Amino acid sequence: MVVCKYNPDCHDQIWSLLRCCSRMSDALTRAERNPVNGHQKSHLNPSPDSFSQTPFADNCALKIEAGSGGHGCISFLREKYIADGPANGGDGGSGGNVLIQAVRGETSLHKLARRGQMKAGRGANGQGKGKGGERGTDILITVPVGTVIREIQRYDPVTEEEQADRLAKGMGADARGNDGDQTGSQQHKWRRGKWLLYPGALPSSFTATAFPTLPRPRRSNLTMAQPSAPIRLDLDKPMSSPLLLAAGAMGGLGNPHFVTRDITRPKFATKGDVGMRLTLQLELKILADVGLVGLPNAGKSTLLRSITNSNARIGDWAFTTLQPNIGTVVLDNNRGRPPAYVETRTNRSKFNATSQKELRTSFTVADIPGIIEDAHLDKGLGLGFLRHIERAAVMAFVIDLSNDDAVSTLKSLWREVGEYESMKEKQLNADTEDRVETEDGLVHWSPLKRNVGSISPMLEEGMDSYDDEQRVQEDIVFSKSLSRLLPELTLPPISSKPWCVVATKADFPDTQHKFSELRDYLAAVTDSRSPHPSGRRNAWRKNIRCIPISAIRAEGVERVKEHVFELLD
Ligand SMILES: Nc1nc2c(ncn2[C@@H]2O[C@H](COP(=O)(O)OP(=O)(O)OP(=O)(O)O)[C@@H](O)[C@H]2O)c(=O)[nH]1
Ligand SMILES: [Mg+2]
Repeated sequence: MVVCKYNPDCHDQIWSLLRCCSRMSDALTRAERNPVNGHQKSHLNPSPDSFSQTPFADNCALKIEAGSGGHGCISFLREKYIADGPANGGDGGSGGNVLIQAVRGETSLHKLARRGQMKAGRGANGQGKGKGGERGTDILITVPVGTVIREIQRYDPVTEEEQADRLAKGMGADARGNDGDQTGSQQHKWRRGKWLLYPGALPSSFTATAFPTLPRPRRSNLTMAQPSAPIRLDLDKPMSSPLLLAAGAMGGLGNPHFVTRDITRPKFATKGDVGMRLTLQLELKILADVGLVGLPNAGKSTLLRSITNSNARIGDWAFTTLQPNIGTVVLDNNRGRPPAYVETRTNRSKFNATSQKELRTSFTVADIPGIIEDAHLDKGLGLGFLRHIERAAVMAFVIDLSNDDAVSTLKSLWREVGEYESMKEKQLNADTEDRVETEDGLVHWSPLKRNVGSISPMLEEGMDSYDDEQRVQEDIVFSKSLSRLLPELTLPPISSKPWCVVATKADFPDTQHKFSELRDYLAAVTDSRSPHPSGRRNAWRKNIRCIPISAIRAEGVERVKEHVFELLD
């Protein structure tokens, strides 16, 4: 006999077990049979399976690899009457670059999360008749606006090689074999990853061939346009042009580069360099104008549906929303509206000054999963989703008036927001300490390590790896202002943002006194008679409004729009 775990009276029948054990199926059945609180099915009171949801990911790790360079070519001119012409092998093409751009159309990182890694094209090998190889294809990573990028790991073969060279020099030798004998006549060893021999070469050629000094590691000039290491980008605006993350590696040198008086017909060329590899952490912080914060089941998604065209899922159980939903409130049928305070001013000059501001035609609202008490201790879905409203200009606390104590609900929500803010501050302090350690203005010298924290390492330390001619060219072409170091975004504390309270489910009986309590409490906070619920000193407390609504009947929601519009200005 099957006995139901949740309902001991429920025996025997398997269908009964299913119905009793699944809270969701219960809610589904209830919603299907009885209209909620007597409300008929509508856009604002849909059945729980009537919603649209797109795949979403707000966090992912991504491995990127710049294209490797093509190999140099070993070739000799051969024409009628010229059987053994001079060397004419072309250089290998450089590898493709990896670029990134924040664009408006993207809303999620799920595609990148699924791919996991992206690799730019390899440069083509050089060819005979002095033909250089084709460049590798670039790849462009498009991310949503609001993506924060942090570097986790970096493998830069050129830097590694330079370090190995320095180490060898420090030990009295040169990894390239240049130990003071500048005649070039000394035989150096074959290096598998570096030298390329003529296709028909016999095994003995590998040991018998006299290789010259290996050319110094080269970097593409484009590396000057890369952000400094370690990468930390905050792409909070749509970008008109892509930003270079990793420049493609240089191609190998063709055999004409190795012609000397002694070696007139070099039967070797160099291989292309291996592309740089980066592991990045991408985090999406949705940039909505207004963030809805509330307990599960408070009616946030219903409110979103009532003021926007969103099709967010609504259900009579906690945690219906498991990922953020964004909706756009269109103002005055897209005609646009001047900032609210313009209308209240009579001063003509001020009116003219402000009316030149762009008209606001819409604003966006973010509905996030519900936050329960002690969410900072990872209860419920935790506090992670608060990052999506961290940058919202206005916060709207959604309080369910059918619940017992509206004031204590508001206080507990603020407590969780405060905990999140403290966590952020601690992280910011730790990050700043890390940065200060590497950027204390002192020159950190190490025989094994280059200073990777500087804006353009090649301009400062690694220049010795360039010959004079290259140095002059780079000084002319690139300046430090071109090294795209994006500033850290400094956010105001969440408690200093304008906020309001939206009291939902006001259509329930006996909610009037709860609303009055809430309104009196907010009046006391505004007048500084009560402490701010966040407990912070400089918190925002200007005319904090509480707006009663019935989202399910779309009553009072216009006032929410109007008030938020005023707060946004
Ligand atoms: N009577 C009434 N019911 C409402 C109102 N707003 C929402 N509801 C109901 O409350 C339940 C929860 O609504 P949701 O919008 O899913 O709540 P939520 O805050 O998004 O919940 P989570 O996504 O779980 O955090 C649904 O059954 C709604 O129909 C309202 O103004 N009046
Ligand atoms: Mg919801």
